[in-house]
Amino acid sequence: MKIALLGYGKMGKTIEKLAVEAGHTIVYKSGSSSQSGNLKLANVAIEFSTPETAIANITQCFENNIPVVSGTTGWLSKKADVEKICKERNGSFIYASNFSVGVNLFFELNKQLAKLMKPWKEYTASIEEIHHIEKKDAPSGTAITLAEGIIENHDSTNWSLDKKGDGVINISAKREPEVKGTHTIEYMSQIDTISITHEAHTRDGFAKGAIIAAEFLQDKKGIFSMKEVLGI
Ligand SMILES: NC(=O)C1=CN([C@@H]2O[C@H](COP(=O)(O)OP(=O)(O)OC[C@H]3O[C@@H](n4cnc5c(N)ncnc54)[C@H](OP(=O)(O)O)[C@@H]3O)[C@@H](O)[C@H]2O)C=CC1
Ligand SMILES: O=C(O)C1=N[C@H](C(=O)O)C[C@H](O)C1
Repeated sequence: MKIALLGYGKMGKTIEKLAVEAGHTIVYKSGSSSQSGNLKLANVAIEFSTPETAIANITQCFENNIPVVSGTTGWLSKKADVEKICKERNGSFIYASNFSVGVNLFFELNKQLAKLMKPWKEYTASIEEIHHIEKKDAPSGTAITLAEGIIENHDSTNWSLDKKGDGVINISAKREPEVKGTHTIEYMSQIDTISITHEAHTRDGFAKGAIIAAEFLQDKKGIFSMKEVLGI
């Protein structure tokens, strides 16, 4: 594949390394104030930038008829607008709050656990996410997807950042040096606690998943999910 990298920070650089090792070519890279290469040569774009710049980057790909895989978090209140533009332009788009295979399996485990816990009202669900101190958004996109997975399958009706309340899933967001991404779901009663955790050891899982998504998307039209990419 000829890949355009929109956003060339920690994720852009990790994707470049793994994509080149897998035999792909990077034909374009962009950061906040610099670009190199030619976007129009790309047959797929991978976008990991910032909450403020993601929409413009994704739209630029639709305008150039380039399928786009986006992993940027923190802009999701505008996702429906972006999907509308994608449909109007007959474009190709995959967004995932987390591209790693392990987290996508964890998303399914979370939904199963929520179904199992639904009748047991003495347990309160909560989520903790821990990330590196450079992270701009809180809670993480992954924590929001996990909360949505619980809400679909449990009595909880909403989530909230650092606020406890009946039927509300409390998400706590911690920032610590060098942590790549750790997510814990906890069901606590007065008697005991049940918890499941996913801990990313490196960014390679996110990057590999984004490359798999790009391979899937490059010759398709429409809007897809990581669940469809992985067949889970
Ligand atoms: N979905 C997933 O699996 C994952 C998602 N993420 C998300 O991806 C995003 C990026 O993460 P990460 O790489 O760690 O962050 P970094 O801060 O390391 O990188 C962000 C990059 O975006 C660049 N940028 C800023 N403005 C623009 C612009 N207008 N066009 C293109 N690039 C721009 C910055 O450029 P400059 O260096 O010039 O300032 C920077 O290099 C975050 O939202 C994060 O939450 C992260 C990991 C996994
Ligand atoms: O910013 C990060 O680093 C990460 N962001 C994503 C998120 O917000 O969920 C995915 C992963 O946890 C790493």
